[in-house]
Amino acid sequence: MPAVNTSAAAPRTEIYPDKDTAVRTVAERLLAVLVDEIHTYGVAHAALTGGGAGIAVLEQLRQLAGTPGVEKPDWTKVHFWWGDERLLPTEDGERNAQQAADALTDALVSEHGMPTENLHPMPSSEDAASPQVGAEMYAEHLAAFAEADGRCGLALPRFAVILLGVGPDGHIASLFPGKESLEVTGRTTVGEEDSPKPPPPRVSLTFDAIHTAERVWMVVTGEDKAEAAGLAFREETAVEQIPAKNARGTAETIWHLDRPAAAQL
Ligand SMILES: O=C1O[C@H](COP(=O)(O)O)[C@@H](O)[C@H](O)[C@H]1O
Repeated sequence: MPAVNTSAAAPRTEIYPDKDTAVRTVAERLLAVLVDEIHTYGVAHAALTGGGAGIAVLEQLRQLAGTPGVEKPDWTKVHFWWGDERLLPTEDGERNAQQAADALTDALVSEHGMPTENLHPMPSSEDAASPQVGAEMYAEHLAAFAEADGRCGLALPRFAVILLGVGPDGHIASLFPGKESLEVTGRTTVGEEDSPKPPPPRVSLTFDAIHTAERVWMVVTGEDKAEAAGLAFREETAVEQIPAKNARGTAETIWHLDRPAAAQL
C-alpha cells in the first residue's frame, strides 16, 4: 500500500474566488519562480500538466509572455517537461504536449526564442511501441538532464515546479486510484496500459519523481473536483483511493483551488 511521503512539505491550500483568478495567479507565480530559478541556478526546469485548469494556466502564461512590463525569464534557459502523457500519435489533439503547443509552447518558440530542444514531451505512439517502452525512454531522457549529485538517488533534473491537475477520481499525472503504478518506487517513470480515463495507454512520472520537485502545485477548479479535494485532506483517506493525497514537493506543496473546488475542504 503506498504511504504518504511525510518527509516532504505538508500540503496547504490557496483558494481563489473563481477559475480565472486561480489560473492567472498560478501563471504569474510560475513566471516569477522561473525568473528566480534562472537567477540562482542559471537554468529552470518545470513539469507541465494537461487538463482543463492546467492548459488554462499555459494560456495565461502565453499572455504574460507577450505583455510589456511583465518580468519574464530568459526563455532560452527554461526547460519544460511533462508529468504524464497519452501514448498517441505526436500531433493528436488529446496529447498534453500538443495542447500545450497550441496554448503556449509554439508561441514561445516562434515569438520568444525558446529553443525546441528545451521542450521535452513524453514519447508518442510513433516513438514507443508500449507504455513501458515509452516510460523507459523518458526515464533515460530525464537522466540525461540529471543534477550531478542526483535527488533521492534518482536521475532527473532539479524541478523548480511540478504542476499537476487533479481528476474528479483523485488522480494526478497518470497515477490512478487502485493501480499498480502507485506502488512503483526507485524509478522516475511508469507505463500505464489501462488508464480508466481514456485513452488507456499512458506514461507518467512516479510518486518518487514528483517528490523530488522543489514545489508541487495542484491547480484544481470546478465543482466536479470538490469531493476529491476534500478527501485528499482527510486523515483517513488512503493514497490508493485518492493518489493526489501523496502529491508533495520538498519545499512547497500547494493546492490552488477555486471556490467550487474547495467546497468540501
Ligand atoms: O488525464 C489527465 O487528467 C488530469 C486532470 O484533468 P482535468 O481535465 O480533469 O482537469 C490532468 O492533470 C492530467 O495531466 C491528464 O493527463
